[in-house]
Amino acid sequence: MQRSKLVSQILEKKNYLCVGLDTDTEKLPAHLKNKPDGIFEFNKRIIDATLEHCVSYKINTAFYESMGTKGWEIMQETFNYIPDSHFKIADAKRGDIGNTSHQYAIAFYETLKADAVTVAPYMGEDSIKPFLSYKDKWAIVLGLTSNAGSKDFQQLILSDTGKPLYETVLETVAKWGNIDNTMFVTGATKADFFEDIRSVVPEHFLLVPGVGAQGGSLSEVSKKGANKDIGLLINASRAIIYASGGEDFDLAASEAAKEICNEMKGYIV
Ligand SMILES: O=C(O)c1cc(=O)[nH]c(=O)n1[C@@H]1O[C@H](COP(=O)(O)O)[C@@H](O)[C@H]1O
Repeated sequence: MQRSKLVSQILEKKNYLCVGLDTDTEKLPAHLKNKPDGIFEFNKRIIDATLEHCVSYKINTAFYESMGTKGWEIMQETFNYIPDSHFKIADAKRGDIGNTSHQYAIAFYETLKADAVTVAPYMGEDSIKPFLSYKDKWAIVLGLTSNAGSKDFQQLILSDTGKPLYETVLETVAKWGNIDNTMFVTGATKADFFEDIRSVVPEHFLLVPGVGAQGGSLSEVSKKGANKDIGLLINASRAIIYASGGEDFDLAASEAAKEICNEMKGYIV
């Protein structure tokens, strides 16, 4: 998807919510648990129920890869089911030597037809470049993640610059790509760092997971992270898709997404 299309969807809908389809077989409502197509049925009903309250979906591939070939089929069916009006993210956190990354790019952009894939930057330029060579496809590179372990490497201060490693990642990766094909993951639990992040990458889109189940504040990250195009995709997974564990799960998901979406309207002037 082109950046201009994503920005206009966000501004028209006054909404920058990305619904995370982290569909866990253990957490399916009882009536879908042992159905052969229970997971796809769950995803389908979540998508139908939340479509008007979000602009994007993120499929965390781990929840599908864990099922083997069946999981890949469900992932493909789910990507096919999401309408092209919505920005489709494969959250796979890939990155390898160039020719291998190229195969990952084919898998996620061409085969699954995702608009974007999450990428780990640890292996450097040649591992990221293959994800940047497709028109209107996006690499979403891990910057400062939402988990406690982000302090182990990402927040280490580099002795030659006096800056944290994650800042160097943002600065350097921003030069390999551009604002039309590169986004950065910045966790909602790290709101205190958002002003610093915006000083390094003022124009890029940020994918912000960690509101809801991980306790990040939608208000804080919206106020500190939004730029002139909004430039944010805020992800919530468990807080939406498991808002109810019963047969009314889709209704509850719709309500949960609507609540976030209504709050977002207040941050878009
Ligand atoms: O890349 C991600 O999406 C991601 C990065 C990060 O720093 N933290 C993080 O939670 N995520 C993903 O975002 C989703 C968060 O899910 P909930 O905590 O259930 O909303 C999961 O799919 C995580 O794998």
